[in-house]
Amino acid sequence: MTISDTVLLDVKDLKVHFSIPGGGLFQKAKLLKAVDGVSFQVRAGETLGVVGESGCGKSTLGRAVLRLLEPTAGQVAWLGQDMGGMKSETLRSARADLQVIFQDPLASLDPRMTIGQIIAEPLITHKPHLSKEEVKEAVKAIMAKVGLLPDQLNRYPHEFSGGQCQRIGIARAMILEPKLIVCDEAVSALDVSIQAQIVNLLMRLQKEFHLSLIFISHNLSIVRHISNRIMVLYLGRMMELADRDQIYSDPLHPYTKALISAVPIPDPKVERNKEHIALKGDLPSPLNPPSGCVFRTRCPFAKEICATDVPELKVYDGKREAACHFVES
Ligand SMILES: Nc1ncnc2c1ncn2[C@@H]1O[C@H](COP(=O)(O)OP(=O)(O)OP(=O)(O)O)[C@@H](O)[C@H]1O
Repeated sequence: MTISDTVLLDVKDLKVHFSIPGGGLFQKAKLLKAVDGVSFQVRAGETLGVVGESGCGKSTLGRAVLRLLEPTAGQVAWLGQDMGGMKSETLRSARADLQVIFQDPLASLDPRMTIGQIIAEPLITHKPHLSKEEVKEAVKAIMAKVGLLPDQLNRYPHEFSGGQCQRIGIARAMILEPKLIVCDEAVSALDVSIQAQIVNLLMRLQKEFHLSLIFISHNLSIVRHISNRIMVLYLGRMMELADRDQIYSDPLHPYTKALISAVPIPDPKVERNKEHIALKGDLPSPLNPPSGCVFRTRCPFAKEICATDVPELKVYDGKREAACHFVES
């Protein structure tokens, strides 16, 4: 898959903070920093994997990029234009180019609509001038592309298996021929054998349509298979961002090292000899994150400075980034 130099998405210092009401009558509301100063770019044709434990802000990041959520601060630029300042017509066209696939395929499809209606909906909204016949032809064409039988378009979602429902979700996301799809745990709810089929389908569509993907997942094996670059999040902060192979063979950040060392390697000899880094303790509450480096309470290498100074995100080898006081340059 060729990745072009065109930057589709340029995210700068993105913050999404939620105000959580205090428990008692006199308790002040607390701020939950779900995403706290994250910057990255996505180029045309590339897949950016986003990993991290549950609650680290992966979905919130995806929703803010899609503008399903208003960011608290920072900028999301689409093809060089700040989406926050876009006029409604430009925003509409950017929205058509930016689609999403959710985790639970059946729950994300309206049970009262036929799959033909579900897939056609974005097309009818964005291209109201199309005739009924043109819409039907487009629906049938995309159904065939995602491995569904076009003559099943009058059936309802409950008549399909989980994997097929995810194909319906992909057809709906693809019907406008978008430039970028946010896949939010898109295969996590499926059986392992079906997961591989859906990932292969996404990779095939990516090649054919020169698509970009933001692939959010807690499954590091799948992320490894599909991604070009990988971002590692922890408590709303970016710990590391690097090419896929660097992340897996030579991670810089202790958190990335711990995540990678937890992924089993099929070869027992390699598995026995590899470095295992155990994470200490539990994930801290996002309402009360540790001072300094948010990862320090679980980091086997933490020193005094980690409690007082927030590590800056630094660039290494000209292109990979990590936020740790003790990465050697
Ligand atoms: N609407 C909201 N209001 C308040 N807090 C929220 C809201 N949405 C998310 N959060 C909190 O923000 C943090 C990040 O959540 P998010 O769902 O983005 O994480 P995640 O990495 O996608 O986790 P998971 O894999 O479990 O979905 C969590 O602590 C979550 O409880």
